[in-house]
Amino acid sequence: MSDRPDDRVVIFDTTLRDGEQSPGCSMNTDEKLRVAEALCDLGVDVIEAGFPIASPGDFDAVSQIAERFGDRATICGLARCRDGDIDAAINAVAKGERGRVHVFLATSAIHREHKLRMSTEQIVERAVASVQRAKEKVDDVEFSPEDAYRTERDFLCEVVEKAIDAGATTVNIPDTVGYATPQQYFDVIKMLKESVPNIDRAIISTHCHDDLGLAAANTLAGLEAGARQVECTINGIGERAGNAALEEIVMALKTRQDHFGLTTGINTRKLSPTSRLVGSVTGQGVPRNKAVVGRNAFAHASGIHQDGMLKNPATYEIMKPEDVGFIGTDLVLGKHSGRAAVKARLTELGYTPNDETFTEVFDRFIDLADRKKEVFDADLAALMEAKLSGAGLANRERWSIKSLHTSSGTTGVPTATLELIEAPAAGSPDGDGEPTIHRDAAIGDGPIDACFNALERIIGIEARLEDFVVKSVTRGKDALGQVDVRLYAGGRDRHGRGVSTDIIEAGARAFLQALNRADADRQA
Ligand SMILES: CC(=O)SCCNC(=O)CCNC(=O)[C@H](O)C(C)(C)COP(=O)(O)OP(=O)(O)OC[C@H]1O[C@@H](n2cnc3c(N)ncnc32)[C@H](O)[C@@H]1OP(=O)(O)O
Ligand SMILES: CC(C)C(=O)C(=O)O
Ligand SMILES: [Mg+2]
Repeated sequence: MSDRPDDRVVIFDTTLRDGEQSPGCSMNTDEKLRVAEALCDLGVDVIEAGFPIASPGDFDAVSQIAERFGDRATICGLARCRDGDIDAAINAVAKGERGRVHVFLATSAIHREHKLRMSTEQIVERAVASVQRAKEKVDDVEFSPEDAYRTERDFLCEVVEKAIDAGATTVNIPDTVGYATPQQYFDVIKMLKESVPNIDRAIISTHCHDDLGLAAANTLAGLEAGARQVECTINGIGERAGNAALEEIVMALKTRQDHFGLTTGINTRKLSPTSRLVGSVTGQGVPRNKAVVGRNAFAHASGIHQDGMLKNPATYEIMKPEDVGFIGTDLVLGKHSGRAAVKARLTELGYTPNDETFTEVFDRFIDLADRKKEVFDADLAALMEAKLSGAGLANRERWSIKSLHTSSGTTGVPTATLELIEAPAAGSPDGDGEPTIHRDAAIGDGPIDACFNALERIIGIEARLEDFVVKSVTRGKDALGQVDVRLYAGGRDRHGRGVSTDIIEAGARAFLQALNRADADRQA
């Protein structure tokens, strides 16, 4: 037994073995070496680096990892209860300072009868002989009764006891098919602790699969029952639905220290970088909603949550993003955002809009958010800039768009139909009166030209277009387009800017802003 304090949990990472068994996740030696280095930096205690008998490549990977990182973590190789497997695992981990051989043999009735075709006596005999064979060359031997959870309790106790007698210093209790519930997994670990006479000579380990989404919960229940090693993988990758996710277990123990009273040697700030590395090496990425390390784990999109977060992050976050390696909280702007978040982001971007400007920009933001999945900083800045570029106007812009409809195509004449709102002119007798709605339609060389013609006709100002520049503010199909126009109207050059996900609308807004300028001069 080790002299590890009783509250210290051994983190056994099997990303490179069980994780690699996940369809589409196999890794070559270079990739395994990169992940192994990251796991060492993360502070895991044991790295199960592969299954050396499976292929010369896997043998080589385990061997190189043992050689390079065997002084920073225990390097483990998996073996069936076959001499060839055990010898390959012994040889693969031999170059490391701390090597472990992990021997497994299924014990449940269904595996015994249908897969192995062995009796209980044969299973015990083979398990004992295999542990002994590994123990002759390696001090650190782990034994797993595969499908332990579905094994008859008496038989499980017998196998565990005999494996410990044969020299196993860690006994792993896999819920190979993710069948247990947390209470049931707790009970089986507790039962082993209470019933196996020599159990104090070994560390009990958990190995939970996620078929019912219970892997993390079962692992934590196992720890509460007295297990002190957890087998887990980065991002929870592994056979079928995967294994217990390392980041979830570690952060549950850290965040709920008050409840578990257990510690690990993990540098939690490395969790997110390690997760991204594994996501990239396996080509699986990191699911956006993945607990602890997904992009959404510290992102808030709804107005009420964003408002709460701005007032006190503890309202909606139980962990600090920095503690798992994120830069900070992300208040995602979109159609569920409220004024508090939009105003805070504008302030961060360096804008201090007055109430009237903010109200107009917020209305445009909501309109944009309805058309676009996410409103980025550049989008918001463009809305603000478009508003500010009209700031030279004496008052609120007199003319604004109520509705715009265009039709164009390879046949027919491009047409624009517009409804404009005319605000009562400032200082006029009916300055506080009702706005007037004007409607008109025009044709043109294209839909934008048709819009310009309709605008000129409604406002009653002739303009000559000198320059028209369109650019994308952000990337993606739903990116905001920004149009800048320069036109000659009312005896001088006027500039206008418009932004929208629709460049025809952006063009009309830009043209209208320039015409508003000419109109303001005309009014003056
Ligand atoms: C629950 C787990 O995660 S177990 C680990 C799963 N991981 C892997 O399988 C790693 C990749 N596997 C491989 O590369 C190959 O399957 C190998 C090299 C291990 C074996 O390949 P093969 O010799 O062609 O055997 P195959 O895979 O077809 O069948 C497995 C054999 O191992 C036997 N076996 C399964 N588990 C064990 C065990 N723990 N101890 C001894 N024998 C076992 C099976 O009964 C079967 O034997 P049989 O051929 O006599 O019927
Ligand atoms: C090899 C064993 C430990 C395993 O992966 C399982 O039973 O799930
Ligand atoms: Mg497994």
